[in-house]
Amino acid sequence: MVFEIRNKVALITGGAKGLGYNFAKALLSKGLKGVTLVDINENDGILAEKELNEIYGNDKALFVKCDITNYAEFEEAFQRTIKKFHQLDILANNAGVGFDGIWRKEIDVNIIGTINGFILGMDHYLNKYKSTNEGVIIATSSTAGLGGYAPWPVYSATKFAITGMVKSWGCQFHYQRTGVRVVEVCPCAIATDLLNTDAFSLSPLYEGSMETIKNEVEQVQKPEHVAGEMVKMVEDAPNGSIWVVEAGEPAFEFSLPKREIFKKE
Ligand SMILES: NC(=O)c1ccc[n+]([C@@H]2O[C@H](COP(=O)([O-])OP(=O)(O)OC[C@H]3O[C@@H](n4cnc5c(N)ncnc54)[C@H](O)[C@@H]3O)[C@@H](O)[C@H]2O)c1
Ligand SMILES: CCCCC[C@H](O)/C=C/[C@H]1C=CC(=O)[C@@H]1CCCCCCC(=O)O
Repeated sequence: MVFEIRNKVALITGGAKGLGYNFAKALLSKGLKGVTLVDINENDGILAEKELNEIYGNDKALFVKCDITNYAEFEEAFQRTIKKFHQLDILANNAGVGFDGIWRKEIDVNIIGTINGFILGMDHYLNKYKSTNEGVIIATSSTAGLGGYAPWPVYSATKFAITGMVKSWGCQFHYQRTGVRVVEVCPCAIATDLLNTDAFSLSPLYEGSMETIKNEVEQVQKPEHVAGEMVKMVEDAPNGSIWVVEAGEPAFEFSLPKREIFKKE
């Protein structure tokens, strides 16, 4: 059965701009009741809240300034969501940073921040405050989380970690105890500010590594496109499933093989 977006409430990390902001718009266009934009960037967050309330109607959007690596601060964002909207059905663990010139921060935000979101979402808020029998967590990884990536080994590792979270929290055991479905989106390059960084490489030794990937990342896609595909995943992607979105094309499902198939007879 398709999960109805209408009248649901979402919390989106990294919602002040880029993919998160576009995902908020895509959900609101489908009749979402309300959205909390959680972001460390106050200027863009306030602007985003104002813009969404102007387009979709007052009181649809709430911005909460928060660093997702801080569990207590992140929990406050959930509490403020419940206080304002009285329910929570969709969590997008979307905030992330790149690239490896800031690799310790990548680990903090992309791994610890995402784990905080899963614990708060699965075990404390979506399980209790979903308005129907099912809630959904969508986590933003990357195609760099499905295969090795020479230019940014640490970024890639943090995105592989998200795949581990989705495969684990996306097990039936957790669905049965919480009623929360878990899905992962793995986009290739998207035209957002993430790409405008001067923290590209871990060190000058990595110079030239971009040459190895030119073909794969040539077609930078629009955030609106990826956001639209994410809405479809929220509607009906199976629990624990992983979806690739690249080159502005429709999403396709990616599966990890069972290790038994590699066993020599
Ligand atoms: N842009 C791409 O090419 C691309 C490709 C694949 C995956 N992704 C992933 O998409 C997600 C969204 O990135 P984007 O491209 O929209 O980038 P973006 O920089 O436009 O947006 C990321 C948002 O996350 C917020 N953020 C960063 N650290 C935070 C923290 N500690 N707490 C709260 N918010 C924080 C930022 O302030 C920003 O608003 C990321 O997880 C990124 O890794 C991006
Ligand atoms: C000089 C050109 C620079 C281009 C940079 C490129 O746009 C970056 C894309 C990445 C940005 C964040 C990601 O997750 C994206 C990860 C893409 C991972 C691609 C890995 C290859 C693959 O898809 O298998």
